[in-house]
Amino acid sequence: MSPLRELAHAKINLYLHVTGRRDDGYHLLDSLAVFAGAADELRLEQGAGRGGHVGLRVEGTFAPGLRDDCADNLIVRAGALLRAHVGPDMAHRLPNVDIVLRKELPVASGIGGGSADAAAALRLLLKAWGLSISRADLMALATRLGADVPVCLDQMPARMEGIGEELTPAPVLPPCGMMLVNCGQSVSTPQVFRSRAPGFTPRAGLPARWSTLADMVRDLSAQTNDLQDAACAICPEITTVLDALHAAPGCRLARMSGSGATCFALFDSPEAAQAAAPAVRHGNWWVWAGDLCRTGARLEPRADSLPA
Ligand SMILES: C[C@](O)(CO)[C@H](O)COP(=O)(O)OP(=O)(O)OC[C@H]1O[C@@H](n2ccc(N)nc2=O)[C@H](O)[C@@H]1O
Ligand SMILES: Nc1ncnc2c1ncn2[C@@H]1O[C@H](COP(=O)(O)OP(=O)(O)OP(=O)(O)O)[C@@H](O)[C@H]1O
Repeated sequence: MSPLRELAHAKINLYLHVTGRRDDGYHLLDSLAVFAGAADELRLEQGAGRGGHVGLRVEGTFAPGLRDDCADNLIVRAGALLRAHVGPDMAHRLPNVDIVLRKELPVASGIGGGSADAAAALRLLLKAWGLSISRADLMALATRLGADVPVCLDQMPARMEGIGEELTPAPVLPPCGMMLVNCGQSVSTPQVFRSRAPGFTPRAGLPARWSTLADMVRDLSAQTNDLQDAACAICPEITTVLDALHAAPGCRLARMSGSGATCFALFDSPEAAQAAAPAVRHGNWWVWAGDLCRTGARLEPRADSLPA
């Protein structure tokens, strides 16, 4: 990727156990997050003047779900948080920038598109502004933007615990393919957490590596997405999507990601997933098939300096 572009890959929760609840209402999770090849793209353009302000223009398939220059957009919020972090003296020297978001991931759909965009904006702005901040500060900024943002910084497979911000490496994954299907209905994350059945699921036992997809599917089949039943009750079409994925030729496992409504299925290879996609396409469903994202990398603070 050029320094002025970042891909924001879809985050998929291969399983999601709700293990507890904090006093502030946030839920404690144990989840295995991986990233799919499907992605939004952020492109940075030079704005006019200084002050570290971030403008936003949205284009792409799902642009109609979002507004330009919206203060609530997680990209604009990421810029404001970074500006506040460096303080007013530094901020007034930072060039203003415009970010063009090509929105190709469905909005509010359980694959963390907004979170991935926020993390990509942080990566892009750190580069564009030549800023160096510690890994701990970066993680803290990311967590303030959302529970899913820390894992999206590196876009590497990771086990998420705490409310999502405690990250440890995932088991080594086998080759496989993935299909993603979204029925076109947004599902509210807080509503799904609120309406899930009471009770908690223990932390999963995971190996250090899965050599084959069959091994991974065997273990994942013993795990659950504890938000799936609640999301299906809110949006019954999720059940139809899951039925279609289970019936797809070559599907090894199908499950909902995050708080829904997007569901994923695992296949032997990206080609097998792509070959099965026509059998699943239906009406206005969004269907994506391909490989996992295998280009994520740990984001380390830069040693160099601040802009002149
Ligand atoms: C469901 C997941 O996608 C799994 O990866 C995430 O836990 C959700 O991450 P997110 O969308 O970044 O979540 P946030 O924007 O931080 O929180 C949205 C809302 O979801 C609920 N929430 C979120 C994360 C969490 N661990 N417990 C919660 O109860 C809270 O009601 C919160 O107000
Ligand atoms: N850049 C963005 N892209 C998508 N949604 C955004 C963005 N900025 C703010 N939002 C808002 O964030 C909310 C969640 O969007 P997102 O697409 O991240 O949901 P999600 O896929 O369900 O996330 P998660 O899997 O983390 O629960 C939406 O209500 C949306 O309006």
